[in-house]
This record gives sequence, C-alpha cells and structure tokens, in this order.
Amino acid sequence: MNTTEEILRLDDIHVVHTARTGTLFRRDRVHAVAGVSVAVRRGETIGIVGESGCGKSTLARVMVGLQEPTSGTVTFKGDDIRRRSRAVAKRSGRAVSIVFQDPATALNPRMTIRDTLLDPLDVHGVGTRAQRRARVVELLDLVGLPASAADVLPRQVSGGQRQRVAIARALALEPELIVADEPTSALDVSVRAQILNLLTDLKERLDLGMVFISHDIQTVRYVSDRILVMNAGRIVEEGAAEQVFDSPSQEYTRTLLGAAPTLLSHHTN
Ligand SMILES: Nc1ncnc2c1ncn2[C@@H]1O[C@H](COP(=O)(O)OP(=O)(O)OP(=O)(O)O)[C@@H](O)[C@H]1O
Repeated sequence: MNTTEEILRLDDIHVVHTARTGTLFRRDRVHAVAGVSVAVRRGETIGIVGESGCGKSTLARVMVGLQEPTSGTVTFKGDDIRRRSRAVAKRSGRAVSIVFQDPATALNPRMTIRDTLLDPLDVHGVGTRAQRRARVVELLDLVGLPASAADVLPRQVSGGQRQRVAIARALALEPELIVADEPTSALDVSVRAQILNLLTDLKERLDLGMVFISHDIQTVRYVSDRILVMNAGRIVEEGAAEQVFDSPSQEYTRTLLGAAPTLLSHHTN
C-alpha cells in the first residue's frame, strides 16, 4: 500500500460564476473559488471547512469534474484532465465520486435500491448481468445494509440508510477518491456519527482518498487528517487537524471554532 501516492491535485483553481442576480443584460459575477491549490493522497482525508457561500461546493464539483474551472489545472494521478483523450476522461469518471448532502434528492425516488446501484454498472458496462447483480449485494454489504434492502424504494428506508445507499452508489465503479459534500448535514443528529464512521472505515478498507466538506468544524475535525479553512473562495488556513483545531493561526479560524456548536463532542470524547 502506497499511502503517499497523490490521487488528485488542483493547482491555482479559479471559478467565476455568472450570478443569478443582476439583470438580463448585466449579470453579476461571483468569484466562487479564487486560487485554490490542494493535493489529495491515498489513505488520507482532507477536511474543507468554511461558512455557507465560501465556495466549498463549487470546489467539490471541480474535484469530481462536474464544474469546469475558469482557470487552473486539475491533475488526476499525474495526468492533466483536460489534455486527456475522451476515452481516458471517461475512465477517470469512475475514479472520483461524490456523495451529496441530501440523499432524498440525490436518489431517484422511483428506482428501487437495486436499480439505483445497477445504474452506474449498466452505464459503464461493468461485467456480466449476473456479476452486476452480485456487485449490488456486495455494495450493500460494504455500507452495512442487508441484501433485502435491494428490493425497496429509497423512501422506504430511513434517512441514514438512504445516505448509505448514496455512498454505495458512489463506490459502485471503484473510485479512488470520494468527495463527500456535507454528507451528514441533512441527517438526524442520532445517525450522523454512524455515517461519519462508515466513511472513515470505507476509506481505510478500500484505501481511498477522501475529501470531506462541511460548514461544521467539529464534524470535519472528527474525520480529517488535514484541514483546509476556506473563506471567500480562498484557503486561509491549512494544517494537520489537531494543529488547526488546537492552535489556529488565523483569526477567521478562531471565529469558526468559537461559533461551532459542539454537536459531535460527545462522540469525540
Ligand atoms: N451555478 C452557480 N451560478 C451562480 N452562482 C453560483 C453557482 N453556484 C454557486 N454560486 C455562488 O458562488 C458562491 C459559492 O457557492 P458554493 O455553493 O460553492 O459555496 P458553499 O461554501 O458550498 O456554500 P453552501 O454551503 O451554502 O452550499 C456563492 O456566492 C454562490 O451563490
């Protein structure tokens, strides 16, 4: 196992959105990400924390290829993503997956959990039909769900179980990196720690890299090896989790720490 292997690297990424505000003829521009560089290594969890609107989700979308940066480079295992052929780009689609905040909206309500998990396998033509069906059971088992969960609709399971399904779907194509964007924020407080533990456990077992994004610094600290603090599109502080948490160098980080409710403190004790 090579724990220092760099999976994804962003260099000087800028994203300028044309804002929804303004007029038809004069749109305001929002510099959502303003010069972010970050590298994610195998076996490591990077936490990204910052207030709502600081650019976390935009950065997450750049990482998984859902958002084209205005400038800067995204390198996947040494390859500039934009310079690669379509075939390679398609394969790289499998390599970085995202888990969104709300599994209720991220999952198709009319698809059974089996079909939800078969979908990416079908689209990418993975294995035979029998192998794909077996993979569904394997994926459910990975996220701690029984095989019988395959036959029901997302609304027939709990919120925590729905997020497990979303995580299973993210794992379907054997990614090397998972980006989790506020994966526990829409969940009941009572199941948040279970989902955090599951993500950490999967990262270890499957030797993945993980990027964990949250506005809640306590949650980020609980899972992360390294923490990046974002403010207005920039990284304003970066360091080992304990260091950022115990001796923040920036006033902004201290404010975030001071404002944070100790939501998970009973789990971290
Ligand atoms: N598709 C878009 N079009 C226009 N503006 C956008 C778009 N997406 C995000 N923005 C703006 O870019 C800025 C950063 O948003 P982003 O969602 O990345 O931040 P965030 O830290 O993830 O916040 P939140 O936690 O509220 O989602 C905000 O000002 C937001 O309004």
